[in-house]
Amino acid sequence: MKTAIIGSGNLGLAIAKGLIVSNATTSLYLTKRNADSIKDWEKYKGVKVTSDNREAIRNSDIIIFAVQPRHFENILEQIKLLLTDKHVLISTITGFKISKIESIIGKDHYIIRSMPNTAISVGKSMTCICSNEKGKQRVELAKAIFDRLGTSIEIPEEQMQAATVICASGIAFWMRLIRATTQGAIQLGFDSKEAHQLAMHTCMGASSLLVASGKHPEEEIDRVTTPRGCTIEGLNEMEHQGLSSSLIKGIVSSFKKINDIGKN
Ligand SMILES: NC(=O)C1=CN([C@@H]2O[C@H](COP(=O)(O)OP(=O)(O)OC[C@H]3O[C@@H](n4cnc5c(N)ncnc54)[C@H](O)[C@@H]3O)[C@@H](O)[C@H]2O)C=CC1
Ligand SMILES: O=C(O)[C@@H]1CCC=N1
Repeated sequence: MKTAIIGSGNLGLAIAKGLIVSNATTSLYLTKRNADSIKDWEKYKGVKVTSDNREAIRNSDIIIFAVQPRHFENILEQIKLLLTDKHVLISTITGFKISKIESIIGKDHYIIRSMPNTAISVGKSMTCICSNEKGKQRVELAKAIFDRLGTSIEIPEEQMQAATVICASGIAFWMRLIRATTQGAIQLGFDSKEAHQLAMHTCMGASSLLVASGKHPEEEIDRVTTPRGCTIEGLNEMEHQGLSSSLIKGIVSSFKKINDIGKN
């Protein structure tokens, strides 16, 4: 596999790290306007850094786009004449519909839309994907790539915005919950390093339990909440203060904003 990442910023470099660590690609082009700032990535075998998107496209088969939405159209215009049948185009761009990509480069290309998150750098991304008509022939390939870097599912394109909130922004939401737990642990007397460790690993344990058992969270909660115990006391107070409600409201606000991004 010869891969190019067009736009090596936060997400692009997270994907690059995941690909490198898992030995998933034979060559990897990383592009960025100011390529010098990521030149040190060339220390990894097979990695080439450049500001020349056209060079990256010519020398790669899998092209992953990770630029901000406002830059994507110009880049597609810039590279469209270089695209051949060997290329599989994977866009991570929020709100940029497949129909808009097709209106710029045409329908006769393998186009995949994907929504990974930054945990892709450690092989733990929850990634949602969808494709155009021709791209259906490459969905299994895209799934294989993202399954190597975490877990992937195929969804209808209409759900891509919602998937962005839950999976991509979701990383930040969970981080904030971990931070709040850390603050609580410090107030209870742990030093900040220990508090952080307790919060992170307990969060990982909760998630791992659900992934392994396939159970509903409430079933696992029932196993922890001793009658008249401290867990139910804490949980009920959190709910009185609006924990579930504020999370749901935040998710819905994020979704409303993403729909604005899609309109621009
Ligand atoms: N950051 C995240 O966790 C996630 C981001 N996304 C989407 O991924 C895209 C990138 O997001 P971020 O990485 O956060 O943004 P970013 O701003 O960190 O990275 C974008 C990179 O593209 C580069 N760039 C701009 N114009 C370019 C050009 N003409 N040629 C080559 N490189 C160019 C910039 O220099 C920058 O390094 C966005 O569309 C975002 O919606 C999707 C899922 C998660
Ligand atoms: O905040 C954003 O708009 C992008 C999309 C999801 C994660 N980062």
